[in-house]
Amino acid sequence: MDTITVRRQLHRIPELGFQEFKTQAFLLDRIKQLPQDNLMVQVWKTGILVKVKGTSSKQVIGFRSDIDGLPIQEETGYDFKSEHEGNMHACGHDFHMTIALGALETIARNPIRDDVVFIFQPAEEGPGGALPMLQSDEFKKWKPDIIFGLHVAPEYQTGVVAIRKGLLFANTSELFIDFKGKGGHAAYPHLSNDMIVAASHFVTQLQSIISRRVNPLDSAVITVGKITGGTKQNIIAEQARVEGTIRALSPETMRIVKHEIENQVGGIEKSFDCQAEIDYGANYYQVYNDPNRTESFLQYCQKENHEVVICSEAMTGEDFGYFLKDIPGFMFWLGVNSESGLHSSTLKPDEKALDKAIKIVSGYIQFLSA
Ligand SMILES: CC(=O)N[C@@H](CCC[C@H](N)C(=O)O)C(=O)O
Repeated sequence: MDTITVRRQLHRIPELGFQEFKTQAFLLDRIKQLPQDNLMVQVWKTGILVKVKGTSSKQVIGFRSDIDGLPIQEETGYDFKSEHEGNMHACGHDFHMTIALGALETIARNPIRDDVVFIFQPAEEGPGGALPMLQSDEFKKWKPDIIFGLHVAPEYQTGVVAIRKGLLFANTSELFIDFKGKGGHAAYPHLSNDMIVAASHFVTQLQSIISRRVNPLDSAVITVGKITGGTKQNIIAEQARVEGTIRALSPETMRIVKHEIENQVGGIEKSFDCQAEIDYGANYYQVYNDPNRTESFLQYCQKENHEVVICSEAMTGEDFGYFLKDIPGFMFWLGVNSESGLHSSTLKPDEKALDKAIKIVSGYIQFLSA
């Protein structure tokens, strides 16, 4: 397989969560080109499960790739840039899919003892495909005994594995708050309840939850990424919407932060005489690396001379955490050396990481099955 061509073809067609129709068709077409003797395929929504039957299986090994893109207008200047206006593979899922396809090809062409399931999961960026996929009959039928996955990391050198035992990624929750008040003429503020002012007060006081309600030895993040409201510069806004995300290192801290947000929103309702509705959108469970499985991966990396860095926890989220809650395994960062970070319109991961990662992933599957 020409990995760079595959990655570029996928890069051209980023699709949002549960709309990955072209991506699914592309992946199915590539899977069809592999030797079919030991392959079984199931489609689940816009995702795919591929099983490679082992010669005399003792365990089922799972490798997961996410497949969705982000609503970002690409600015990389690539001649293979996104053909889908306003969407971009800005979180490296084009890399993840290419690596999964490459490892699948290696295992399909070189039979091993154990069964291997390659999981192409939709909607990681939202609303979250991992949990419903995990609960599906299709997944249950081929449930792995061990599962692993990777995520590209712009800040590490190409091909470096960054990993830690235990907590790797945070608990996350989306946050959407709609404020509703009374609009009116800009010249008569005393006759209205201005939701631009209410939302602004809320956004500025929100950070005091992190500085005054979360134990300073613990960590949490609240980011507001979008505010909308009002209709015209000389009309007092009767509505405003605040959109953000919450990150916490434990489910308990997540509960505390949400409780405090609800208190503050209640206060805004009182002081601005308005109504507010909170919606927590998609919630992801923390990514917690099983210490024994991580140790076995570290031993494999050492044996094969793959460069490893033991990293700190990150406040990123991943719905892969739901798989790891149920099945022992791990996730690791794969260095792709890009000046621009994840979720940036100019993310340019180094394609040399692709073949290195295919070797790491297929090699570990072979190591587990030896
Ligand atoms: C690796 C990564 O960047 N993951 C995303 C996950 C999104 C979670 C959810 N949609 C949210 O915004 O809270 C991240 O933003 O960390």
